[in-house]
Amino acid sequence: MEWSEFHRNKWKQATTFAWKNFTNPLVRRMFSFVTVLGKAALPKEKLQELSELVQDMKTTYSTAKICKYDSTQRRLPNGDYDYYADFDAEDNEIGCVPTLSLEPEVTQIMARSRDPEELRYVWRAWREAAGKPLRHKYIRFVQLANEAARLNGFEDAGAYWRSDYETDDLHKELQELWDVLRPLYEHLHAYVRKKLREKYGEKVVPRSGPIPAHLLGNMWAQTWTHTQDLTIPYPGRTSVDVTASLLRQGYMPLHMFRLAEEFFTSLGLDPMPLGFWQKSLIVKPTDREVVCHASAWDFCNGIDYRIKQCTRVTTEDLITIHHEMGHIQYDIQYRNQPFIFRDGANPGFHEAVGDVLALSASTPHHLQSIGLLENVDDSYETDINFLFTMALDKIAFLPFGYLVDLWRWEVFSGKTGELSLNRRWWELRLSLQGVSPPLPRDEDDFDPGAKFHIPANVPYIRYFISFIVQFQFHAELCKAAGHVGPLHHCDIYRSHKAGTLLRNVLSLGKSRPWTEALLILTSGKTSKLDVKPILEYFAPLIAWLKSQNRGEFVGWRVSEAIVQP
Ligand SMILES: C[C@H](NC(=O)O)C(=O)O
Ligand SMILES: [Zn+2]
Repeated sequence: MEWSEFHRNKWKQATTFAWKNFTNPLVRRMFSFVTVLGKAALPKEKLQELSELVQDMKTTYSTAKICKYDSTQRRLPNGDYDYYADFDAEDNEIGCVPTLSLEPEVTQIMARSRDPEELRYVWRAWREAAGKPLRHKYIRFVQLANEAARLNGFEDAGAYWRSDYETDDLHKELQELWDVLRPLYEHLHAYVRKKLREKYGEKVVPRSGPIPAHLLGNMWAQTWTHTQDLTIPYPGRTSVDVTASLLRQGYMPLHMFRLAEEFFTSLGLDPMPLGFWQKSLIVKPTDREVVCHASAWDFCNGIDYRIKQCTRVTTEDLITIHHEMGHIQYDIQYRNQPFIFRDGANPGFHEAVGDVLALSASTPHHLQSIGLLENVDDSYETDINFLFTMALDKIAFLPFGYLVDLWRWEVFSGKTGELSLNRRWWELRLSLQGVSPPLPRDEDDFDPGAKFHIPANVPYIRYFISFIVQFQFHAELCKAAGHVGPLHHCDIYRSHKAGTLLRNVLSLGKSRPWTEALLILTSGKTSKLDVKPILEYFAPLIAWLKSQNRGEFVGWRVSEAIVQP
């Protein structure tokens, strides 16, 4: 019998019980999950079509390639690069052979190039190859995803996804959190814009307008860590970019994985099982195409867990390894729960675990203690440099982490129709993130499709929630570890007290609402998402940015965008 048939029969049995009147809260909770069938509620041929659509979109995305930038290519009379001349009527690049994949080649160009023309070419070519071809498939996908959601009693796929958070108005709660965090983001944005303007000039980077998205070191402008050579507050002082050290010391991906594992076991948490080391894929294979976006896999038998990552020897990938290993640790901690409860308390918790440990592992003193950083001084400048680097990741990300599913929820609800998919994407990117496209966009484009989670149909609000809740975890684990002093100096390494508290939360899986898990984490203090810990962590940087931004326009005028989308 096919899995969906088996699933459907179990579901039918479960729905025959008046489970909502059950007195046992755990059994009632189990039934509330088992009676949601998900996409298997679709008729067989539609389920088949939906699965094939997602597979096709993932394949297009993960095999997309672009051509090398060639500055001698066609130029307009004014000398500007004529990037329209390079694509034929079907928007395929002409006169070249696409050979560059997103990982590692294109990602590296976006991180390292300081040529706005090359960055603009690569930014566009990636969207021609990976986003645009998905537009019509995505429209059909939305119809089927909504049909499946309605068969499960939800008004649309967005409502189905939000139900994971077991709260009446998730959107409203998140908007309130963003309203408090937005000023911090605007100050970071203003400072980074000033430094980029000093580098590229006012013709390229506007004084009080949005930042052109191709200059921020990342294909989606979602993390700005690769601008730090241009933006670091005190150049020459300690910086936590340890890529050079990793390479100099001969680190290979396996050593980086062992380093991350050792942090988990130092807390008294579990090592990776033997099979993990035998079956994980940690470097990009040369004999076949794989989906290189890093991922963690639980094979639901209590022993088989794997990570798939096209690992490079960089600081960024060392952090990603901690992130992915956090998923595996969570999987291991709840493996004794009934099957239906083997999941994160909410998806944001699952994304937070690894990042919480990375908050300790990234501190200058921790990096020094494992020999990746030398002569760390305790100066104010080093402190600000460290906090700034962390903000380029954690604060820069917030509006992007919020807007991806704001866009998707509106598409699922029909508030954004088929004819305004790209326009609405750029409205959100401009209003929330303060970034603008490096060239005009229209409804032939499908820029959301150029971000993995859209073709792969992976919800994204979980990362916005993770970037808030991980600081709540960090604050409580630091307290358990007996840390005194500023929160951003805390390193829980080797604290079994912190490890035990973390285990107590993770081992619950989804057996209790995440609000109850938060009460356990905070020893009864709060059951809600709380931005106080992230604001406490970055407090010294906030003060510094405000002083640096005196005289600077904080925020952005959309009308001043160099290119109106
Ligand atoms: C933040 C998110 N992380 C992940 O997918 O693991 C991303 O990469 O866009
Ligand atoms: Zn993740």
